[in-house]
Amino acid sequence: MAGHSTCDVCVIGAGAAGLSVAAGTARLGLRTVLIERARMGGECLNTGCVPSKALLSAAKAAHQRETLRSPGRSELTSSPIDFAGVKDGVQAVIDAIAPHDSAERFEALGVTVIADTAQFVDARTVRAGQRHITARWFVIATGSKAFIPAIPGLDAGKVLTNDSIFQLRERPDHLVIIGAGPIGIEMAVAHRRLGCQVTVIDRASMLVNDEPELVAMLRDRMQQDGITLVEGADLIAVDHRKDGVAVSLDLGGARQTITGSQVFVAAGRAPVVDGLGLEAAGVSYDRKGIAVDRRLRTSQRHIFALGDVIDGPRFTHVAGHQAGVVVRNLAFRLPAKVNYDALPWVTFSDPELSHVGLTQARARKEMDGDVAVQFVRLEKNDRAVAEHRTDGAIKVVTGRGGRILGASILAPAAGEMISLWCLAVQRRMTMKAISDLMLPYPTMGEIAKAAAGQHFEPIIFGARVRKFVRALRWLPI
Ligand SMILES: Cc1cc2nc3c(=O)[nH]c(=O)nc-3n(C[C@H](O)[C@H](O)[C@H](O)COP(=O)(O)OP(=O)(O)OC[C@H]3O[C@@H](n4cnc5c(N)ncnc54)[C@H](O)[C@@H]3O)c2cc1C
Ligand SMILES: NC(=O)c1ccc[n+]([C@@H]2O[C@H](COP(=O)([O-])OP(=O)(O)OC[C@H]3O[C@@H](n4cnc5c(N)ncnc54)[C@H](O)[C@@H]3O)[C@@H](O)[C@H]2O)c1
Repeated sequence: MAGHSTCDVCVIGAGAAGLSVAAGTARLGLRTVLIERARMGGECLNTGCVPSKALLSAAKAAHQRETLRSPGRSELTSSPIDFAGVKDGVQAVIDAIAPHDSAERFEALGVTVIADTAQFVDARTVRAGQRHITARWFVIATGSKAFIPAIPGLDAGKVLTNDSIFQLRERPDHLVIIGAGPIGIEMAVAHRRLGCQVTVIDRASMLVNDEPELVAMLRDRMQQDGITLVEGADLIAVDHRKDGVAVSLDLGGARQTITGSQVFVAAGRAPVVDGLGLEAAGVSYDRKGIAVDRRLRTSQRHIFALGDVIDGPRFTHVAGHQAGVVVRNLAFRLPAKVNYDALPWVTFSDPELSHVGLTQARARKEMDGDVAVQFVRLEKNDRAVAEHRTDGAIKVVTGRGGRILGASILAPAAGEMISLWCLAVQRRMTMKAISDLMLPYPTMGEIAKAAAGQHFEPIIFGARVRKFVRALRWLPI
């Protein structure tokens, strides 16, 4: 449709970030235009969180079916798996959630949705197909794409990324994964549990942002499950052959070749900025993303940017937090700012690994060493023992006065268990608040109380308190 339209807010990109902003501004009565060139819902719904979690759910179910026969066993599934059927199930999950992100739903909220590619013509105008849109404010939420390292043979067209892996109908014999970040680890666990051979290669070490002790426990678990992890390896080349791929590595000076059936690249993300006309709009960016301040304003104050297209933590819940900041800034003119102090994340491996707040290493730096740590293994938790799921632990980092600075959990449902600690970190609670809680028995969540108990043990059962209690014996009843 040709023509020119004017609105209050023009949002580019209908992923988690753009949708959240558009829903907020339209419901607040601002005339909102949303431009999306591909699928509504963006990465999270179509090629990210949703398909990956649906695939992991199928993979964990397949594994559980086997272990039910022999509790405590950890071998992988021996029954045949209908891989194409699993993929149909993944698509059914996407289809079930899609209406929530659909153009119809957003039109009903009062948003004008345009299915086209947006490009800035100047700082006040965006072109989408034949249409020109001028707006009071613009919001760039164009997301990210898989970063493909410049390695000979690692060509975007020949390797799998999150855009293509969920489309596979045939089970890969041997999936070679480049990158042991959350994407690589989740896909390694899912594919291994669906019966594939899996090798993960990383130039550094796996899940570098998480607590090393918990990562070490997860690494052991994955290796016991038969996943090969090659860390500290420099990729030299990828050779595509008729019968698969050969990946050459430099491992501490020694050359090694790993052969597999397919390569999946999960080596980080690159912002989607090409063709957006950012130069014409005067919006600054670099290879990490669009530059923004803490109010998410770009170098042009009336143009905001959020989500994966900016540098920073790249999660759907972060996009949601950022959307709230953008809406408060432009609709209410409040100087709201992003705050990542209580940022949580979860890697949905099996067991899951979750985290919020500061790690021990960061807390030591930021708190000048005034830090205590409680580490409790799941072996001490009755529910974990009853379910033969004792692989895991909690690690809580506290500062002065027992203030909770951060927590990490490795457990089957660590993603659910971290919520309590999100509240504790955000509300600046101390270990006393956790110790005062009554938590239901037997749950894995009770490990929180065990950590708090361990924190207070030296004080409560120390010599001074014992002496005091002994003295009290002589008081009349
Ligand atoms: C495999 C995988 C698993 C993940 N799992 C999780 C998870 O479990 N939990 C979690 O919190 N996060 C997860 N993430 C991260 C999460 O998916 C992203 O942080 C989130 O989707 C980013 O949202 P966004 O709106 O910024 O970008 P996107 O969802 O990428 O949306 C951007 C949209 O902009 C559109 N667009 C781009 N350029 C233009 C243009 N010029 N004109 C019009 N439209 C345009 C694109 O088509 C796209 O739809 C995962 C990511 C991957 C890859
Ligand atoms: N459960 C979740 O919340 C979830 C799941 C998946 C993705 N995500 C989001 O997506 C983002 C991207 O995930 P990711 O795993 O692709 O990126 P990442 O940046 O977290 O990890 C990439 C890994 O690839 C390695 N790497 C990079 N270049 C390499 C090379 N040339 N050779 C070998 N290894 C190389 C890095 O050392 C790193 O360990 C995450 O940071 C996260 O924000 C979240």
